[in-house]
Amino acid sequence: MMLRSIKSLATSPSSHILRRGYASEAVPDRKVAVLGAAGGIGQPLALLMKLNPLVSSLALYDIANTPGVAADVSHINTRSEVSGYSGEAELGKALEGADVVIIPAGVPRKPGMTRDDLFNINAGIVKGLCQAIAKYCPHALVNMISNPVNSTVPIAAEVFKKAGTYDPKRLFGVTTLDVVRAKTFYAGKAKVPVAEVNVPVVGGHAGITILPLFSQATPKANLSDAEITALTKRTQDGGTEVVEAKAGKGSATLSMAYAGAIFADACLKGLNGAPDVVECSYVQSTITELPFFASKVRLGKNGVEEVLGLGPLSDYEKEGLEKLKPELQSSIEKGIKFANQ
Ligand SMILES: NC(=O)c1ccc[n+]([C@@H]2O[C@H](COP(=O)([O-])OP(=O)(O)OC[C@H]3O[C@@H](n4cnc5c(N)ncnc54)[C@H](O)[C@@H]3O)[C@@H](O)[C@H]2O)c1
Ligand SMILES: O=C(O)C[C@H](O)C(=O)O
Repeated sequence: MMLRSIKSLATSPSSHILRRGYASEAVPDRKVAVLGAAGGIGQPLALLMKLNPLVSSLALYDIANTPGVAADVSHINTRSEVSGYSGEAELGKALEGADVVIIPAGVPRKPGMTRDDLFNINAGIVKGLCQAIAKYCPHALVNMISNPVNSTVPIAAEVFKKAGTYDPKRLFGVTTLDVVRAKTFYAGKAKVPVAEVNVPVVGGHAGITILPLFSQATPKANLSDAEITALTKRTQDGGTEVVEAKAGKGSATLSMAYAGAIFADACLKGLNGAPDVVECSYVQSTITELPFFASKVRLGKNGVEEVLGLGPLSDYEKEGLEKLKPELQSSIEKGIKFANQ
């Protein structure tokens, strides 16, 4: 049963907070589905996607508590029509016709846990959701937020392969929060305006597999080796910093919702044919020997248009790259093995 479907009054895109200089005369209809929409990330992400003028239909799905979230968000006077779906019986309806599916479903960390400690619960959740995506919206771009991302993306790929729907151009691990953190921490240390900062973050999304490339950061700054090491470590431990500060009440939700909204917006812009849409993401890749790897990706009408190379690395980054490979490889293998059990 559809719980809520309210047509909202469209507001001028010019007032939109996520609009970033992309001129869109005729904005096509786009459906975005959020799976896990009643959760800590899901709720603020639903809000931010409701504010995005590129979205015409916003489907909010969770196993419970979606009616309240959908009713609440639906009153916002922006373009998209909001529908709430609760429980597995309604998952198909939530997904039908979706252009982009964002998945923040699953349990978050508590202090002392690694992201891999979430595998036993979240792997099954992600597998089930991806089976439904293969059935109801096989051509959607999938934005995987659920941890451990290093394994959940390979799980999704295997599920889609089994269903005969796998298109590597359409599956993304969302690593945008690592980039958001790297930009913030770099701006603070380098004393440059944060809005102007760019820093690629490559590898994966857990501990040392997160590799910020501060040697490529702009605007350039003369930071010492010790400062670069500290910035790298803080970016790698950014998630843990939040988990510890929340002291048992979960992990990053608000900054993740922001990051998820940035990445989904980039996917929508790519689908709509906007030029030069580049974000870092964990995707199927051949830029290293690992089958999945995060790097800069050019987004287009079919999803991944081009996986961009790593560019020149400092010796410190080269060392970090070699160090991360065994852990990332084993997380990928763990995901593949689980999906094929
Ligand atoms: N990729 C990243 O950078 C990043 C950042 C932060 C958090 N995360 C991950 O995102 C996930 C969610 O975090 P959170 O803080 O929102 O957790 P949360 O517990 O607040 O919310 C999770 C939501 O998922 C829902 N859910 C559980 N099983 C589901 C299913 N089968 N179908 C649909 N919904 C289901 C729950 O009902 C809940 O509402 C965690 O795995 C966390 O580790 C990833
Ligand atoms: O740290 C976590 O467990 C959540 C997320 O992956 C993050 O980077 O904040």
